[in-house]
Order: sequence, then C-alpha cells, then structure tokens
Amino acid sequence: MAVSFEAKDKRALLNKVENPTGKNWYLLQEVRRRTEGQMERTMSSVAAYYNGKAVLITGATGFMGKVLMEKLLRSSPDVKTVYILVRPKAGQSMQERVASMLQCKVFDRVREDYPNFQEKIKPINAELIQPNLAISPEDSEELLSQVNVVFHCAATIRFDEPLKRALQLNVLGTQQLIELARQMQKLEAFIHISTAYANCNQKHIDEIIYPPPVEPKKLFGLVEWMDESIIEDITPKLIGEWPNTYAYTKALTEYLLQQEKANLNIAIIRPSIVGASWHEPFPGWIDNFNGTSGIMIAAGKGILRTMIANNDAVADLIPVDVVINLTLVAGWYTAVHRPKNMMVYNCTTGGINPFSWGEMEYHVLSTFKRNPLEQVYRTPCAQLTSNYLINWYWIAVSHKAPAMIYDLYLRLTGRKPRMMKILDRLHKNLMLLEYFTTQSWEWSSDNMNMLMGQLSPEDKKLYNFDIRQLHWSEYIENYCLGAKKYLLNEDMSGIPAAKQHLRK
Ligand SMILES: CCCCCCCCCCCCCCCCCC(=O)SCCNC(=O)CCNC(=O)[C@H](O)C(C)(C)COP(=O)(O)OP(=O)(O)OC[C@H]1O[C@@H](n2cnc3c(N)ncnc32)[C@H](O)[C@@H]1OP(=O)(O)O
Ligand SMILES: NC(=O)C1=CN([C@@H]2O[C@H](COP(=O)(O)OP(=O)(O)OC[C@H]3O[C@@H](n4cnc5c(N)ncnc54)[C@H](OP(=O)(O)O)[C@@H]3O)[C@@H](O)[C@H]2O)C=CC1
Repeated sequence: MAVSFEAKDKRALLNKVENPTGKNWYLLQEVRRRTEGQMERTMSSVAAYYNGKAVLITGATGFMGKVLMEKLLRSSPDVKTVYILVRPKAGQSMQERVASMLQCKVFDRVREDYPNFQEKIKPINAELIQPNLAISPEDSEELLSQVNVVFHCAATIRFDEPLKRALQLNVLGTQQLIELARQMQKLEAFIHISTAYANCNQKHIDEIIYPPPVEPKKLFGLVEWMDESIIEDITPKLIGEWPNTYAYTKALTEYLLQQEKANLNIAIIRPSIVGASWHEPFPGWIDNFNGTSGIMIAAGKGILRTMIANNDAVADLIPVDVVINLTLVAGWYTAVHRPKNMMVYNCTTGGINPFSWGEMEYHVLSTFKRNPLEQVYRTPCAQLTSNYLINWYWIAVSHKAPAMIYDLYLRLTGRKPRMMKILDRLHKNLMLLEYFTTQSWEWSSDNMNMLMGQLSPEDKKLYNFDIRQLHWSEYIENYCLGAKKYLLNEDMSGIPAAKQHLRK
C-alpha cells in the first residue's frame, strides 16, 4: 500500500477521526505510524545530523550491518551516500551479493517508505585482510574526499577462528581502516563495534580500555613470518585468560584504537550477546544461527535436552535494534560533541534489566510448546545444569541413545543417518558457549545513560535504547517466533499441523 503524506496535515486529519473501525482502522493505523515516524524525524537532531552526510559501513552484509544500514536509510532518508565495503564471496560478485542482500526481508520497511532507497547505497569492492583493504585507487579517492562517518562492524565472530586469521581480520584489518580514516578529509566520527566480552578476564568491566597482555603490534610481525601451525600451537599460551581467539583479538583491537587514535574522533560500542530485534525493523527479526539462536532452535526441535549453564547466571542478551540505535546516536554524539577522550559504551542489559539463563530456558520452552516448530524430532524439553556429571548422564541417555536409534531407523529405511552428526556439532557449539553460560559479569553503563540524557524526547523514541522498557517474556517469545519465521522459513499457518506432529 503506497501512502504519500504530509505530516502535519495527516496528523490534523487523524485527530479528527474518532473511533475508526474495520478496514479504515488498519489504514489509519498505518498512516498514523508513518505520520508519527515522519514527525519524529523532522524534529530529531540525530536523524537530521545524518541527512546530507556520507557514511561508510564495513560488515554491511552481516547481521548487525544490515540492521544498521536499514535504520540509517529509514530514519535519515536524505543521507547523501551510504558506502558499504563488500567482498566477492562464494562465487558471487560484489554486485550480485548486494543485489540479493537488498531483497532481504529486513529491508521491507525502508523499501515501503522509500522505494528508491538503493540509490543511496554505493558498494565498494574491498577485502579487509588484503593490503590497503584491496580498495581500488579511484574508490579510495572517493572515500577520502567524501566520507563523514565510519561504522566499523566487520569482524570474524567465530570462536574457533585460527588466531592468525582472527588477528589479520579483527586487528590488522582495523589498523588498515584507521589508516584510511586518518586520510579522510571530512571525517567527523569513527565508530568501532567491539564486544562486551573483549575484557571477559575481568569480572567488573568499566567503560575504559584495558591494556592487553601483549602489544598488538608485536603480534603483527608474528602473523607475517610465523608458520600457521606454529601459531596454532602457541595460541593457548598467547590468549591466556581469554576463552577464544575472537574475544582476545577484540581486546587487542580496542587497545590498538587507543594507540592509533591521534586526532580522530573514535567511539567504541561494546554489545553483549546480540539477539533478534525487539521492535525494528520487525519484532523477532534474526538472520543467523550464532550464539543463542542456534541453541534455541535445537531446543525447539527437541534435539537439545541438556546443556551446561548456571540457571542463576545473567543471560546478557541485547536486541540488535537497541545496539544499532545506540550506535547511530553514538555516531551523532561523537561527531557533534567531539568528546576529548575516546568514549566506550558498554551496551548490556544485566545491570539494568537482568534476566537469567534459567528464565531463558523457561520462556524458550514455553514458547515452543505453544508454537511448535515443524517436523520436531522430540518434544521440546531441555534442562540447564551446572553439574557436569548430570549433564554427561543426560547426554548419554537423552541425546546419544535416541540419536543412535534414530540413525539406525534411517539406515534401515534406506536413508542417510544424520542425527549423530547434528549432535556432534551441537556438542562442539555448546562447549564453546559454556564459558559464557556459566558465569556472570557486571558492566558499568554510565556512558549509555549519559547518551540517553543527551537525547530529545523525539530522539528517545526514534532511537530507543532504553532497555528498562524491555519485557523479557514478550521479547523471547518474539525471538523464538522470529527464528521460526525468518531462520527456518516456517509459516505461522503451519502451527496446527506442527502441533499435531508434536502430539504424535
Ligand atoms: C533450553 C533453551 C535455552 C536456550 C539457551 C541458549 C543458550 C545460548 C548460549 C549463548 C551464549 C552466547 C555467548 C556469546 C557471547 C559472546 C558475544 C559476542 O561478542 S560473540 C558474537 C557472536 N559469535 C558467536 O555467537 C559465534 C559462535 N559460533 C561459532 O563460533 C561457530 O558457529 C561454532 C564454532 C560454534 C560452530 O561452527 P560450525 O560447526 O562450523 O558451524 P557453523 O556455525 O559455521 O554453521 C554451519 C552451518 O550450519 C547452520 N546452522 C548452524 N546452527 C544451525 C541450527 N541450529 N539449525 C540449522 N542450521 C544451523 C549455519 O547457518 C551454517 O550454514 P551455512 O552458512 O554453512 O549454510
Ligand atoms: N552478533 C553478536 O552477538 C555480537 C557481535 N558483535 C560485534 O558486532 C560486529 C558485527 O557482528 P555480526 O553482524 O553479528 O557479524 P556477522 O558475522 O554477521 O558479520 C560480519 C561482517 O564482517 C564482514 N567480513 C568478514 N570478513 C571480512 C573480510 N575479510 N573483508 C571484508 N568484510 C569481512 C562479513 O562480510 P561477508 O558477508 O563477506 O562475510 C560481514 O559483513 C562484529 O564486530 C562483532 O564482533 C559484538 C557483540 C556480539
């Protein structure tokens, strides 16, 4: 439905209509939603700031990059250009990748509001681990003369990434981007996305940069000349207290940014475990199986029956739209207020609106019992335990034994056995996540609160990151339904059949 509108007139019109009903009600709700959105935009300092600006985003094809791009284009439709660094991948050229990405559901809202939004996007062929980011001289020249704000989201987020590759991409890639940023003539802000777990060797994490055990630059030489297998061998010694190469390289990157900052206006955003959208662009929107989502689905499918987690530990989940709203506001604040020191924003929920793994278990299972996934393997029924012996027992009884029987049945009916393979992957996944599900951390959030205090009432609504308003039960329900819809492509109309299958 294409609705064109002029905000003030439509608002006046809407106020005259009393108690609309039926079809009109939906139409008027739609007009009201858009009108209010437009009025907020016209009064918003943050949205106004990005209008007319050239913005560069790395990692735009990723989970958070897509949400960032969508929100930026929807809230500041007059943004001058959104440059995105994209590499060719899996036999697809950069252009093909961007074209298929823009078809994604995540862009439906901006597509509806601004059908020509793609015209603002300018993809740049780039590969972060290549010298000079493999950007052509012409593209480089354009970026240097145009870009006002950089959002650096690209990273490898795999916990099992070999150290060499994680260093090359997360640390060296950022170093190269900073070198490029230093030459940008109109640069006003550089926003780096880190992780709240970069300093997970600390129990209380302040909004400061902690010195890493080794100078990042000392490791650069190592990456260049040392054989990959030798680096693998010394990885546990090098990463020390860190649980994986991902968190370790993110810590090194933060320190590197502080060292390389010079006169750049840099801010660091540290989100905790980023989950599906709370509201925008759609409640429950998610597009990957990382971290929580894959485990939720395994529980919903009845495959996961036991896992190591402390029921009382804080599950520091943060919705992706909250992170993106905070990121856009931080970009505005950094550019306009130019804080003297590099600001770090811990973007977490635990200290403000805590939620535990035990509560998570309850809400996930309850949602999937009411709204089953299609073709479930067994009834969703999982338990979290911190007792390794109990967990080991349930793995044998409730994971492996039924999987062996099921695989035998598949073999006997002429099909390929697959359940043990799925379980092996799940167990590897759970082992890597265990570090995060058995402990709690405390993050200070003074800078996030300060940022909220800087916002006008309109900006607070348009860029909402006030997680005190988050109702966990509702959020987790939407998250599970979003995983069903957007990850597994299951239609809600299939729920009665799924329920019948579950009963069988
Ligand atoms: C009772 C319920 C209670 C619920 C409790 C939930 C508890 C969750 C705990 C979460 C803790 C998370 C802590 C994270 C904290 C750090 C936050 C950050 O900064 S970290 C930033 C966040 N970083 C992270 O979270 C990274 C964590 N993950 C990793 O590092 C890796 O995934 C891995 C090493 C664990 C497994 O690697 P590997 O074995 O190689 O497997 P791949 O992954 O490569 O997937 C291969 C293919 O399978 C596909 N697929 C996957 N799952 C499912 C599924 N369930 N179905 C269907 N399909 C699935 C997948 O799409 C892929 O397809 P394709 O692309 O090939 O077509
Ligand atoms: N998801 C989470 O739970 C959390 C994420 N973060 C941080 O947020 C940021 C974004 O994470 P998220 O969106 O989840 O991650 P994704 O894995 O979804 O996206 C990663 C992005 O980085 C790009 N990228 C990876 N390698 C290269 C390369 N060599 N050259 C160019 N681009 C590359 C990917 O491009 P391509 O499509 O080509 O692979 C993709 O666009 C990261 O910095 C991460 O550390 C922080 C806390 C939690």
